[in-house]
Parts: sequence; C-alpha cells; structure tokens
Amino acid sequence: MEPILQTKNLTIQFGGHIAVNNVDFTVYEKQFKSIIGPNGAGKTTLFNLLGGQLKPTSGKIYFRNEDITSLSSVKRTRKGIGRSFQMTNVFPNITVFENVRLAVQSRKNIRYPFYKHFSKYTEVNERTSEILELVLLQDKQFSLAKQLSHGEQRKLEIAMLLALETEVLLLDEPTAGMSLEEVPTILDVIQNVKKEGNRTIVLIEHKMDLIMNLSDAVTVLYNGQFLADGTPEEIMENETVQNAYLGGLYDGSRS
Ligand SMILES: Nc1ncnc2c1ncn2[C@@H]1O[C@H](COP(=O)(O)OP(=O)(O)OP(=O)(O)O)[C@@H](O)[C@H]1O
Repeated sequence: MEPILQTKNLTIQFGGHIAVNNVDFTVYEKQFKSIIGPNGAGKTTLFNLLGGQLKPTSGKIYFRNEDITSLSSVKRTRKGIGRSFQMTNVFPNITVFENVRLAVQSRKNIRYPFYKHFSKYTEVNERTSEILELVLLQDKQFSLAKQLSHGEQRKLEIAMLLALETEVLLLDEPTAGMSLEEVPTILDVIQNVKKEGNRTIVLIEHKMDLIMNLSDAVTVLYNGQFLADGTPEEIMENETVQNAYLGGLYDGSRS
C-alpha cells in the first residue's frame, strides 16, 4: 500500500508553545484513519497543517510523495485534499439541494447561460441527489440551509466536501456539539462514505469509543506529540495510551 499523505518531523510553534511537535504521520490510500487525543493535543492544528491553513515552523508534508508543504490550501484541494469546515462555504438562504448542486457544478466546472433551466444539467443533479442520499439529507433537500438542525448542518458540511470529489477527506470532529440522539446518524453517514470505498478518510475525534469500529488505524497525539499508531485493538491495549487517555487525564464526557 502506498502512503497518500505523510508528514515528516512536522512542527509548529506558536510563540513559546509547540502545538505540533516533530510529528511523523502516515495515511495510506483508501485507509480510514482516526486521530485521537485529549484536549489541546494538537489534532486540529495538525489538520490545519495538512489542509494548508497553517504553515509549519519546520518539517514536511507529502501528498503521493510530492512535497506540498508550501502549497496553499486551494492548491491542496485541487490536488485532492479536502477539509471539512463548519458551514463557512454554505449559503444559508438557498436550499440544501442548491448548495450541494452549486458545489458539484463548480467542481465539474460547468459554465452555462443563466437563463437556461438548471434541470437540464442532469449529470450535476444526479450527482447532487446521490450525495444527499449518502449523507441522509434527501428529506431535507428543499429546506433552506439555515433551517437545518445542528446535526443536519454537519451532514451538509460533509455533502459539500463530497461534492469536491477529493481523494482525501479531512473530517474535523463531525460529532462535535451534537446531541446524543444525533450522533448515531452522523456515524451512519461516515459509514456510508466509507462503504463507497473510493476515498481516504482522516477523522479527528475526541471521543475515542465512537470511532474505534469505523477506523482501520488510529493515531494518538498527546501534548502535540505522536504517542502511538496502530489498529483500534492495538491502541485500546496500548499501555501508554491508556495512561495518557484513560488514566484520568482525559475527559471523555466532553463533546
Ligand atoms: N493559532 C494559535 N495560536 C496560539 N496557540 C494555538 C493556536 N492554535 C492552537 N494553539 C494551541 O495549540 C494547542 C493545540 O491545539 P489544538 O486545537 O490543535 O488541539 P486539539 O487536539 O484539536 O484540541 P481539542 O480537542 O480541544 O479541539 C493548544 O494548546 C492550543 O491552545
């Protein structure tokens, strides 16, 4: 198996604080990899480095063995690394369907005269419907984006990301802030995306137990440092992880 995304000695320092410290991180093609770690472990900062929202103080990032460390986030998306954002790219006053359709269309780069009816673009509409089905939002397709519940908004974010058709999906805590009732359905959505089988998924999760069944591999960060990497079973049995994560230092109740 080829690594699709890799970091070597990746480090970022904010003033005197090293948020990501010399991290070597590897994700293989079509792998489902989770990054776990307690509060302040550096998970989101690592994602921002991978997505190009932050530039490292030192170290390198490779996509398919190409050094992408100095590439902008836009160029990284074009290469195939998509990162989820909380509703920043969603238009609140248009429908769920239109939001996803616009994203699909921009990806397909279809130009059309404004007076033509959208429904002529069957391919775009079909892909939009497919995505909405995958993220379990078909029944909300005619709702305005601003009318969605918190959980539905997270699904729409995933839909927008899928529309980009990137090979790598970086999902930053998709269950964050959700009610307990909403969590299973977002896990179903992630399961659906995984089942499609054509993506590499990297997911940050604070609640370790949620993602153990989904993940092929898990990386544990602690205090900005790489702590462990392995299968979910190996991670569960890893004594260092247990000490760091389960030994009272980790507040599992936080969403
Ligand atoms: N832009 C920044 N400037 C200064 N410090 C930062 C910045 N971004 C992150 N940090 C610090 O870096 C550390 C890692 O933060 P990060 O958000 O990556 O952790 P995390 O593992 O995602 O935590 P959480 O689970 O709480 O979201 C924290 O101590 C945080 O305060």
